[in-house]
Amino acid sequence: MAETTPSPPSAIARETLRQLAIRRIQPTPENFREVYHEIAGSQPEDNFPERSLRQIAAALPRITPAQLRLARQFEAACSERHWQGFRQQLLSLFAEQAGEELAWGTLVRELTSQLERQHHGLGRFAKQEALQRVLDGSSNDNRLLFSRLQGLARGWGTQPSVPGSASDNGASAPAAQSELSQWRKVLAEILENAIGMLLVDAPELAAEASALARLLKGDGPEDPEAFSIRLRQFAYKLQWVAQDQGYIRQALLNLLQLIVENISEIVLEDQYLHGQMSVLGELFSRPLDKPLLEELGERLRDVIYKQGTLKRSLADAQQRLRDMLASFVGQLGEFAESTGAYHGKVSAFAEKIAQAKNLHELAGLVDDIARETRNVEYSARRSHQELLDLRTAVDQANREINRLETELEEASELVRHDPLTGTLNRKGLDEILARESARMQRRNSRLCLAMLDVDDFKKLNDSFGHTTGDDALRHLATVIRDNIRPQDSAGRFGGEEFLVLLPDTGQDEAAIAIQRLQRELTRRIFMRDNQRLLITFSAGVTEVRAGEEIQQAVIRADQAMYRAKRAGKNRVESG
Ligand SMILES: Nc1nc2c(ncn2[C@@H]2O[C@H](COP(=O)(O)OP(=O)(O)OP(=O)(O)O)[C@@H](O)[C@H]2O)c(=O)[nH]1
Repeated sequence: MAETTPSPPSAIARETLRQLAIRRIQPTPENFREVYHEIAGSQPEDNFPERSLRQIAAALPRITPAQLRLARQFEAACSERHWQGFRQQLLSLFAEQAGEELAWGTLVRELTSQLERQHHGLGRFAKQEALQRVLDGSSNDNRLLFSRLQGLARGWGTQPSVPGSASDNGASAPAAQSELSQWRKVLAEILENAIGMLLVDAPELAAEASALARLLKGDGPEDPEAFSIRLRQFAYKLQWVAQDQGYIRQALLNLLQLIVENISEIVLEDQYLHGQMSVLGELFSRPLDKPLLEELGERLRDVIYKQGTLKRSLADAQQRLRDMLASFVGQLGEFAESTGAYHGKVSAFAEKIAQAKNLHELAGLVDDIARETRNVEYSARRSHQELLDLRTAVDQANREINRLETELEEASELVRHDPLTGTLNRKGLDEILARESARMQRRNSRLCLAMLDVDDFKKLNDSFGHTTGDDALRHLATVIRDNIRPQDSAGRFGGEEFLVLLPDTGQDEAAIAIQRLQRELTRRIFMRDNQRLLITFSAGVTEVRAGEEIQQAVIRADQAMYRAKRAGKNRVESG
């Protein structure tokens, strides 16, 4: 029935229509196609949806080189315009993709393991840099990138490992430059802001945190290996500081608890309370360290105990003295009474003598008078002896009170503060001088001393009285305290002389700081009975030299201060 010679498609189409009519088959496109192929003797083929496929091809992403290549291959497959060609193109594309994916997985695994291995003479950062170079130089061509990375992994694989080495502890290297620089930025911020803020009491470490942060900024450290070692050392030190801070916090809490527990034991007279509170003030005003805290705890414990005991003894001694004086006054009263009665009796006897009529009467009266006189004499002797005893006892009690008061003063002295001005006393100054100079030598840092002496203080005392002089000293101490930094210290060196310690400060800066203090003193006028009194001081500033005894620096500051006096007062001399 079918013709074997090929007929033109239009003839086949006509015959198809005829057959459809004869066989009473509906002329749908599917039926037409089936009968058409039957007549033409060919295989029916699915329609090729070229328009739809081209729409898909147009929507394919073309951002990366790989996406672009895929889109082009898809378009080429569409151009074949029949399923066979399209099928072939797609199959080869998928085969290629699958083949590449498999190899990439293996390659990435190999690269990761080589990166984590510790090689002789080949550091982690050197490997990361080599990887970065390859990534930067071959990102447009996947095949080239693949083969270069393979070469890199192979090359590292031939390098000898460090025997028994574990893989590096650091985080996996970020593959892309942008990621790496992101990490650097975050780390720099942590170092500079978060960690830096926590290190106010460890300025050297804070400076190191800033230095490391600076190295991380921009293109990153020039020598990554050296940077890594430095960062690790910084981390160790940071750990120590954190441990110290924990310890200090605990010790502070214990100290506060101790004060609160014992405050009721302390008699709240100004001087004592002032001393105790000064210790706390000092504690909070300078950088804390373990030895300082331990020492303060010990000292405070001793002072509290000693003051409690002494106060009790003093109160006993005072009570005894009061009792003795009461008894003394009683004796005096008795004596006065007995002598008063005697005088009355003597007047009565005088009257009786005047009225006596005979010697017998008089002899009786003389006997009476002699008896009364003896009584008074006895009473007077007894009172005299009792008074002597009382006096001895009072002297003893006085001596006891003096002794106790001296001891009490010494106990207050232990608190190391001058009761008049509230600044450190000489003992406190000696201790702080020793500590600051040791710290300076240990840390190789700078330390300056300033000796301040009030100008014409004698004239002030003479003109306005000693009390005004005392008030002026208190005023100066307040101005000093309000204007020095928390890490500075000030103490009363002698009568109207004050010593200021300025750690981590050079001589010129110290001189500027003391001049600022002079201006402030002039600004904050000292008032006395609504009268404005100008107080000024002369000062000598010096820097403590490495290796010298701190007392030498104190002498130098003193000499510089005298130069300032000779040069006209109210000025600062350095030396
Ligand atoms: N009110 C009072 N006076 C004191 C105190 N300590 C020392 N002084 C007095 O301070 C005065 C110091 O006198 P000077 O050493 O002559 O010094 P100045 O008068 O300040 O003279 P220049 O230092 O040369 O300016 C003396 O009169 C001391 O008695 C104190 O605690 N209170």
